[in-house]
Amino acid sequence: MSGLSVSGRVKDDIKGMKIVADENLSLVRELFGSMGELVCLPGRSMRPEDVREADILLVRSVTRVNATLLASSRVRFVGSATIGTDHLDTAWLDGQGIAWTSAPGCNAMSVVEYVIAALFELWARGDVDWDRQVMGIVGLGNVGARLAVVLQRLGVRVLGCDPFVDLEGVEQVDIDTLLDRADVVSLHTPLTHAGPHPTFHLLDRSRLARFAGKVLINSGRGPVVDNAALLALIVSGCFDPGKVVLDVWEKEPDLDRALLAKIRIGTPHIAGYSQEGKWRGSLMVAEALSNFLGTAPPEAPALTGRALSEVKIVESGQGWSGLASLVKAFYPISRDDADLRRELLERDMLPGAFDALRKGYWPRREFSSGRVRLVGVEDPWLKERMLALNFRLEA
Ligand SMILES: NC(=O)C1=CN([C@@H]2O[C@H](COP(=O)(O)OP(=O)(O)OC[C@H]3O[C@@H](n4cnc5c(N)ncnc54)[C@H](O)[C@@H]3O)[C@@H](O)[C@H]2O)C=CC1
Ligand SMILES: O=C(O)C(=O)[C@H](O)COP(=O)(O)O
Repeated sequence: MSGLSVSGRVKDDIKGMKIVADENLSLVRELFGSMGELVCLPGRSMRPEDVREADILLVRSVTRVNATLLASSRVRFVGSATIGTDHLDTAWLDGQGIAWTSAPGCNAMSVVEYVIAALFELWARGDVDWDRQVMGIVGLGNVGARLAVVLQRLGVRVLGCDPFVDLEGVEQVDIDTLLDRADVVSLHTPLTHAGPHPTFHLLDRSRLARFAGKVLINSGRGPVVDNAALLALIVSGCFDPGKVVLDVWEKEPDLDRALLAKIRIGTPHIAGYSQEGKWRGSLMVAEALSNFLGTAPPEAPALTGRALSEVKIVESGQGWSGLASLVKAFYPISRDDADLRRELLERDMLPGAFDALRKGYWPRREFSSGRVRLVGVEDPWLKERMLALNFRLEA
C-alpha cells in the first residue's frame, strides 16, 4: 500500500465519509456499511460523476482507476479486493498522494484449484499425463509458487520461469527454455507493459508457434497471450485447440467468440472466484482501510475456515481417477465452460453476458473446506495426494 498517512480532512470527518464501492465486492455492506455513507455501483461503468463526492473508492479488477476517473474527485483512498493491479494507475495515485491498496494472494489458492481442475479435465481426455508431464509455471509469485508446491506434492515435475524471483526447490529457466522443455505451460504473471521483462504478449506468435503438442493454460491476464495470433495458429492447424484453457481474454468482456468456440476450456475470468478468495480480498481491503483511518479493524466474519457439512466418500485404490472425481465434486470446471459457451455462443451474445455470469457466479468453495473420507484398504498414495490438494481428511 502507498501513502498510508490519513489526510486531516478525512480523519476529522470519518463519520460523514462517502464510500463508493463496486457492487460485486463480497461482504461489502457487512464490512464497510458502518464506516460511512456507502454507495454500491456496477464497477465496469463507474464514471467521474459517480465518485466526485467520494472519500473512499473500493473496486475490483473491472474499474480503471486513473486520472480520468478521479481527477475531479476528493478520493483519498483506493482499495482493490484483487491480486492484480493493472487496472490501477498506481504512478498517478502515488503522484497525487492518494493511498491505495490491493489484496495480494487473496484468491491465489482458488486460481491453483482452477488449474488443477483444468488439468484433471484434460487428463480425462488423455491430454495430460500426470506421471510423465513436465509442468511449466510462468510467474512464481503467490499463485505460481503455491501451484508449484501442490504439483510437486502430487509427484509432478515442475519447471519455473520468473526473472524476479528465486524459488527454492523449483528448477528455474528462461521462458524459451521452458517452452522447449515443458508439456504444460501455465501463466501466472501480472500484466505489465514496461520494465525489463514486460508480459504484454509474452506469448506472441513466434512463441505460440513453438507449442506443438503442449497444453496452454492462461489464468493470469488475457493480454499476456496474443489472442489473435493464437486463433490464427489454431485455424491454420498449427496449434491444437483441444489443449487450450483460457480463463482470461484480450478485450474482456468482449472476448473473441471464434477463439472460445475452438478451445477446450473457456471460462469468464473466474479462476479466483472461490468464496474464500472473495472474502479474503474484501477483508484485506477493510483492514487496510481501518489502518488508513486509524480506526479499529473491522469485525471479520468467521467465514474462511468454515468447512462444508457434507462429507465426500472416496474409495481407495482408484489412483488418479479417485483424485479426479474428488476434484470434480468440488470444482466441476466444465460447468463454467458450458455456462460461458451457452451465453456467448448459443444465445445471441447478449450485451453484458460475460459480466452477468461473473456477477451471478455460484458459491464455489476451496478444497480446504471439503471434508473427505477415504474408505477401503490403506492407500497412502491417494491419501498423500488428497492432502497435497488441501482436502480435510476425516478418519
Ligand atoms: N484469473 C483470475 O481470476 C485471477 C488472475 N490473477 C492474475 O494472476 C497474476 C499473478 O498472481 P500472483 O501470483 O498472486 O501475483 P504475484 O505478484 O504474487 O506474482 C507474480 C509473479 O510474476 C512474476 N513476473 C513478472 N513478470 C514476469 C515475466 N516477464 N516472466 C515471468 N514472471 C514474471 C513476478 O516476479 C511475480 O513473482 C496477477 O497479477 C493477476 O493478474 C490473479 C488472481 C485471480
Ligand atoms: O484478483 C484478481 O487479480 C482477479 O483477477 C480477480 O479475481 C478478478 O475478479 P474481479 O475483480 O474482476 O471481480
